[in-house]
Amino acid sequence: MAAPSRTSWADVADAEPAPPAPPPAPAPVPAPAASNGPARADRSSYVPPHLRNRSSAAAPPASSAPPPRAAPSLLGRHTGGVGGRFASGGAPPRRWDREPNPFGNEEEALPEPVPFDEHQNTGINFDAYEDIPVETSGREVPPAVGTFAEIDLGAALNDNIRRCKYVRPTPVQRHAIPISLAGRDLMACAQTGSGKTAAFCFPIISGIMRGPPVQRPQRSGSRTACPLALILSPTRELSMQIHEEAKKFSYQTGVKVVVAYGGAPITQQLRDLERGVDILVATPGRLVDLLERARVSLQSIRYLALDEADRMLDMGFEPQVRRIVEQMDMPPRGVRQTLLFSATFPGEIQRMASDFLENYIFLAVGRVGSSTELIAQRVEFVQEADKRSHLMDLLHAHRDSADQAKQALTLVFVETKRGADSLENWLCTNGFPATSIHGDRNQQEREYALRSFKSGQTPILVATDVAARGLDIPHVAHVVNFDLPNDIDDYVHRIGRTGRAGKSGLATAFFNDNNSSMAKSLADLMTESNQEVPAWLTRYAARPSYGGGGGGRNRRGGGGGSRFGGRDFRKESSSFGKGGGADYGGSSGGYGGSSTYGGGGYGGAGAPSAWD
Ligand SMILES: Nc1ncnc2c1ncn2[C@@H]1O[C@H](COP(=O)(O)OP(=O)(O)OP(=O)(O)O)[C@@H](O)[C@H]1O
Repeated sequence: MAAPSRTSWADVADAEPAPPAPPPAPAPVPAPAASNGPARADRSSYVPPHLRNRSSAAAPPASSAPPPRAAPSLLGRHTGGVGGRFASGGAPPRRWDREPNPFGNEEEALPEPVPFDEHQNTGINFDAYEDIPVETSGREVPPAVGTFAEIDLGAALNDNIRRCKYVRPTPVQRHAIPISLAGRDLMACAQTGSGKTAAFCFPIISGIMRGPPVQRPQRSGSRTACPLALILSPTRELSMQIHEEAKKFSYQTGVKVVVAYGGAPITQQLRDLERGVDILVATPGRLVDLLERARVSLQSIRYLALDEADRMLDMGFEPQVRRIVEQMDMPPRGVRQTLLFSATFPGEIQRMASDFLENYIFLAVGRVGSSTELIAQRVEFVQEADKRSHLMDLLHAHRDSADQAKQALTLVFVETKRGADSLENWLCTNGFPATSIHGDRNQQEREYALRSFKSGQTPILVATDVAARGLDIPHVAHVVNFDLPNDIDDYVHRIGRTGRAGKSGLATAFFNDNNSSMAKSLADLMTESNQEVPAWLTRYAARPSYGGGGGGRNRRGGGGGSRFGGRDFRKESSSFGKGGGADYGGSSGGYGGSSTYGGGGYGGAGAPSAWD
């Protein structure tokens, strides 16, 4: 069956199929100015993006060997064309197929690139990031950039960055993009809402557009898809979101992005894979299924990105992720490029993650595991029995500031799925428009709930931790930790659903004796983030038995005096420095060195049921 396929270069103005027309004359495309690395396509093999995939006869010879890693020195002035050559696999596209425009109705002229203006509406408050401490460690760290123009990402990707109205890279992007473009493995830690998705997507898309010719295995009659990049994330909704973002960034670049996650019919995902895939965004469970059915092979993988990497290597996911990365056909570390991103990176998990990395750079933007100061954090002592009435008071108090009749978007975290259903019911019964998202709801219900919340139709969303990480929902005014989590890192991710992209937000936590093991880590985190710590919480935190050393799943562990300094675990371990430790530790900004991060305390988490 000839699956309909899409050209990725085609104009999008007209969705109606048009009769086939002769292809446009190839425009002369200058070779990239700084593309002199050995991994680049040579000129004789160069195919302009608009001619890619036209003929399978032009495909490079089959080979199962992964291509060499991207070469360093990809920085330079943008020259207006994209180099390299790739084939997405699947059926060759037909000219009249249209690539849907992920930017909605946009067909107006692209905004001209303009010098950054502090007063411009960039969607992100860069002042908020002015003094952010940055630490990099590892050998020969490529220098950071100040603007997108300093990075040679390619014309099509630059156009999409402008369409996204990203005027200036965020701090994590300024550092991570040049590191990734230089072909280096990366473990990056940056605060919630600080633009990590683009930080790993841009170099991957650019690398695929401009990398060496693709050598995908060609088994006759095979329906096995061989993506070049794999982005793993822990939840279905986050995978969908990354897919949406990556599609925007790769619009008209020729790079094809496909998503695969559980809970949705696999048939559509199989069809999408058959049409060709360069970047596969997936949750681990569904990917294992696809690998077992031999519908996906990882042998062509050049880029592996783990979003929420600490979660992906946590106990619930680690076996699956190890299976995918180490026991299937993925090229080994050192051959593929591996990028790990999260807002939190406990020392134990860093140590485990280093199995996947080769000669990597550690990047910390802001303090590792800390929350942004843009989020005002409040902790209130509320007994279990009083939580509902207290929540009601909060909801009354936080009506939409512009329109008092409207409820501001409020995300309420609870511990259990049953608790979520029950609170949702109670809120609705009491006249508050609420919905819920958790692991016992089917995928349709989950997606509907999220859409309804995002649109403001149901401005209160009751959620388990399934919504704690990564979700980028604009205008969440308030996060309420109705039940505090047992792990401070989970708290950091939960409150990070507000106060994103330079905007301010509010987070309120209900605390009582059941949360005493969190007292110290919570008080420390609030101090780190310049928040006022209530005296009663300080007293709780000072009690030796509540000092975080033995409490629950507090991975920061480390007992008394531990600070949340963002540290490369290699600096703490004795093996660090072997073969040239002096190269490590290129730190910029006022990053504290007094951390005792990492170490004990982590254990016994089990697989949380709310996750996919
Ligand atoms: N350079 C930029 N300029 C303006 N806005 C940006 C820029 N980069 C990213 N953003 C926006 O910032 C928001 C947050 O980005 P993103 O979701 O990637 O954050 P994150 O760091 O991955 O957060 P989390 O840790 O919660 O997953 C998004 O709405 C994104 O579109």
